[in-house]
Amino acid sequence: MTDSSVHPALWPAPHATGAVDATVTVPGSKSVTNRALVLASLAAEPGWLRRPLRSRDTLLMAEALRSMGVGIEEGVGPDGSGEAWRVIPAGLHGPTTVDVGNAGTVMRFLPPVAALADGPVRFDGDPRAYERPLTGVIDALRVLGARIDDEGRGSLPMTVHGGGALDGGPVAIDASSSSQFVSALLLSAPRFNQGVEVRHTGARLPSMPHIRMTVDMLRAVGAQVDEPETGGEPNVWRVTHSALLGRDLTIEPDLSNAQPFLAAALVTGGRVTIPDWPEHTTQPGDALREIFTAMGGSCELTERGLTFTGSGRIHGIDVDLGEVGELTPGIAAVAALADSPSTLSGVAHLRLHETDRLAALTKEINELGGDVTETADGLHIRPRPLHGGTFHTYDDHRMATAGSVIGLAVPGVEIENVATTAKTLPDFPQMWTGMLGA
Ligand SMILES: O=C(O)C1=C[C@@H](OP(=O)(O)O)[C@@H](O)[C@H](O)C1
Ligand SMILES: C=C(OP(=O)(O)O)C(=O)O
Repeated sequence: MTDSSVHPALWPAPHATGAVDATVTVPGSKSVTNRALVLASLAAEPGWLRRPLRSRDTLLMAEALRSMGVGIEEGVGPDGSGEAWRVIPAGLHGPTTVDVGNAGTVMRFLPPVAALADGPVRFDGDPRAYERPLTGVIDALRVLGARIDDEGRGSLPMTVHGGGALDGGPVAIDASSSSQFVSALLLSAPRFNQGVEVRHTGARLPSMPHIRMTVDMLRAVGAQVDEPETGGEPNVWRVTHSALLGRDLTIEPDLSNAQPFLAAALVTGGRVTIPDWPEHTTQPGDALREIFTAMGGSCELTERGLTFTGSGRIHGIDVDLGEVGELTPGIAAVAALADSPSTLSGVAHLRLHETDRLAALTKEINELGGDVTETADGLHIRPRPLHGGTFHTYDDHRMATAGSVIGLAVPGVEIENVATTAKTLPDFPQMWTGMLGA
């Protein structure tokens, strides 16, 4: 958590005067879009991404790949419908500088790509990006044959001196601070001369659905992957060297960005439908169907999408969020408005996300009159009547949306720097007021 007083802009979070009843179309998934951009850039032929997310994190990814030589063009999909990106792979090269912003996917997924480029690729980003863990990727790439100059920091800024190819092979890493270390190595591995064998050796690995997403998307472009969940050795992933196909992929809506809208149904006792909710998905946001149902709502998945209905009552929950850590801020916001206490666990690694999310949620909810305490690996939340005030966001998109959920139920909440939602959902303020006006 850093001092956020440099962002004076305050957005009065709309207070709901009744039950919401809205259909909200949510833009594409950040995690799917940024994986798809990397895989399409490494493919042996051009491909299409339809309905990609256009937000700070994905535009930074696209710009970085372009600067290494990949063609990413605006266009309509092959069937003439929908907005799309056409990705034309090319020989990757430096010299260039990649701005990672504060995107975990960019700072972790691109160094392995840069190791395959011909020439130096410098990585820089927001001040917070310097504090986020990267050693798992840096140390692993060195073992796999890359030359990286990080001036001994083990973090950004750094330069990957790409040699045009990478040996690859076996490597052991501790990915307990971020699943993105594993995803990063697997995504580029088909292009390593010997593929890769990644062995996770540390404490619990978080965000397993995101690793499943990586494996599924690799397989969908023709890669051969052995992994624990389909009979492989526990904590070991193997990817074989192979060419990748260029595909025509439609990006699913971002289910984690659907969270505040579903929460609005729960908090106001209303109803929200999210069109195009996938029947099967690796996105962690799918867990909201179960979690928010346990907290007092009900949901129905039909051909219209997912309809979530609040009952007018919100219950506390005792839940391990280790698999779905990015849902924590939104769940904490709802829990602060519940009729019983909640314990959220399994998310110690959130201290190294966009901000220290455990400290930030504790401080901001408590400053509105709440009673939240940090535990070793999560939060204990005892609901109390809340009052208005400033909700600081620490350049964290999910803090801004969490504060907005509280604002629905508590008059006078002002969100500092709501524009920080542009990291993954640039239209959030308009979507939010649109939902309430619907
Ligand atoms: O691979 C991904 O797309 C992500 C993995 C998770 O990271 P961590 O495992 O670091 O929590 C998640 O929190 C992040 O929002 C997106
Ligand atoms: C942790 C998150 O992002 P990042 O991809 O930057 O890690 C998030 O979006 O909640």
